[in-house]
Amino acid sequence: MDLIEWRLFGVEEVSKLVYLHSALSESLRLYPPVPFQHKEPRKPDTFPSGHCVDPNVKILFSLYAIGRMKFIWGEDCMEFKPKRWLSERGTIKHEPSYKFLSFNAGPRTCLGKEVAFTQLKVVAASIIHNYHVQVVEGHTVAPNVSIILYIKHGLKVQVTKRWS
Ligand code: HEM
Repeated sequence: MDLIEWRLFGVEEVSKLVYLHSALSESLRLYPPVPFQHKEPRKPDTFPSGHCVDPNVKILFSLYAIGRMKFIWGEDCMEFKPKRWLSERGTIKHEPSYKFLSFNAGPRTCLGKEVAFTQLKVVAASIIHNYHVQVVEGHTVAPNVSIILYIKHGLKVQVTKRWS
């Protein structure tokens, strides 16, 4: 029989997990679950770039690409670096929503962003605290490009209990 019970983290507890929040933000930057979107202007308009658009035009933009652009995220844009989300004081550095676009920005921004972060932290903290998770060697981890970004061949892992 297990001496230590399986531990589920609470909402209050996970709000203090600054590094986990940074790691999740970094994952969502590199792998936005909604990888691209499309919008249409209601009336003719001109972009800052000089491109003219009218209501017949469908504008496609890639959140996946925006999360990996050098001029937005710097030379190390392709690296997984949770520390980019931490301030010098060790608190979360909040990036403007027009820079970190994984939840979109403006009037149609995701209404569930805070709920999503809380759920992700509760699940991740509970799994990481209770189990050691190791990706199976040789397993190819590749994104599948579709309306929702998911892992092409799944994520094959070996799970072992941390405590017994
Ligand atoms: C990691 C998780 C999530 C991601 C990456 C995400 C991303 C997004 C994105 C990109 C949009 C904009 C869609 C568009 O402009 O067409 C959106 C909209 C929305 N999301 Fe989320 N979402 C997440 C979780 C959630 C959760 C948990 C909820 C509810 C509790 C939620 C509720 C909504 C709603 C209601 C909208 C529509 C807002 C509107 O059109 O005014 N989302 N989400």
